[in-house]
Amino acid sequence: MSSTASVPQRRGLLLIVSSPSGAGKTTLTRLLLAEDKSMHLSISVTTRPRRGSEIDGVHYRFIDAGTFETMRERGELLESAKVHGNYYGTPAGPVEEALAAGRDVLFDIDWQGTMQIYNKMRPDIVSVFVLPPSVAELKARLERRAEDSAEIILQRLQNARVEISHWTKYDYVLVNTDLQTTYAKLKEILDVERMKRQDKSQVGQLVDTLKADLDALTRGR
Ligand SMILES: Nc1nc2c(ncn2[C@@H]2O[C@H](COP(=O)(O)OP(=O)(O)O)[C@@H](O)[C@H]2O)c(=O)[nH]1
Ligand SMILES: Nc1ncnc2c1ncn2[C@@H]1O[C@H](COP(=O)(O)OP(=O)(O)O)[C@@H](O)[C@H]1O
Repeated sequence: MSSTASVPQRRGLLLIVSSPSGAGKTTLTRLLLAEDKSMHLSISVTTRPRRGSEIDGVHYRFIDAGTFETMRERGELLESAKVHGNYYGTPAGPVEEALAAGRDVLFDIDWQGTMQIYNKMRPDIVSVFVLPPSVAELKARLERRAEDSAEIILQRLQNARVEISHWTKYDYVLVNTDLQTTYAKLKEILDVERMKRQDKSQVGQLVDTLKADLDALTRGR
């Protein structure tokens, strides 16, 4: 008599994608979200002014500095940091709810925020750092995106020097030359890391059943 086991379950993971401004992390994470409906995006709060193409509550929750400070003081932020002169933070509530519901959560945050979340939930984190293929391409992407002034672009390029030095803290590094190739690699990382976290308790039961069936099949032969 043969037996089968149901598909093993696993606990939710936190996928963090970081990069210097313009390397492509937003494009990559949006592709992933469009394809993988089970993934929950952590929507950050920020004091940065909204860009023309951004929607409040979809890309960020745009708040003033006072509201940000109140949220931080009340412990409502899982992590927070000052980046390019503005404050950014991850509201803790939605992340906790999504993880409790067994969903994976995607974060587009910088290295400072990544370090803070590492301290709290390292085993559940998968971190990916995205690098541009060259400085010329990074600058061209920031200019092509056409969302920021020349001054803001220069500031982001100046900050990129420090940001890229933190690549060593990440589990994976992707050089985003061709978008589709990089996206395919990001999905592979997610697949493997999901597999690693599968609940193995049912595997033990399946192996016991297989052993018993093998004994029965081969007994006396
Ligand atoms: N620590 C932290 N960083 C964030 C958060 N949200 C966004 N960031 C980072 O802030 C930086 C600036 O983001 P943004 O203003 O959207 O500019 P972009 O990187 O040019 O698209 C990026 O490195 C983001 O990953 C957050 O909640 N916490
Ligand atoms: N591999 C790529 N090749 C060419 N352009 C890209 C690539 N990845 C992203 N882009 C473009 O570069 C610009 C910056 O990408 P974005 O995702 O906004 O970067 P980030 O979120 O890291 O600041 C966007 O206009 C995007 O369409």
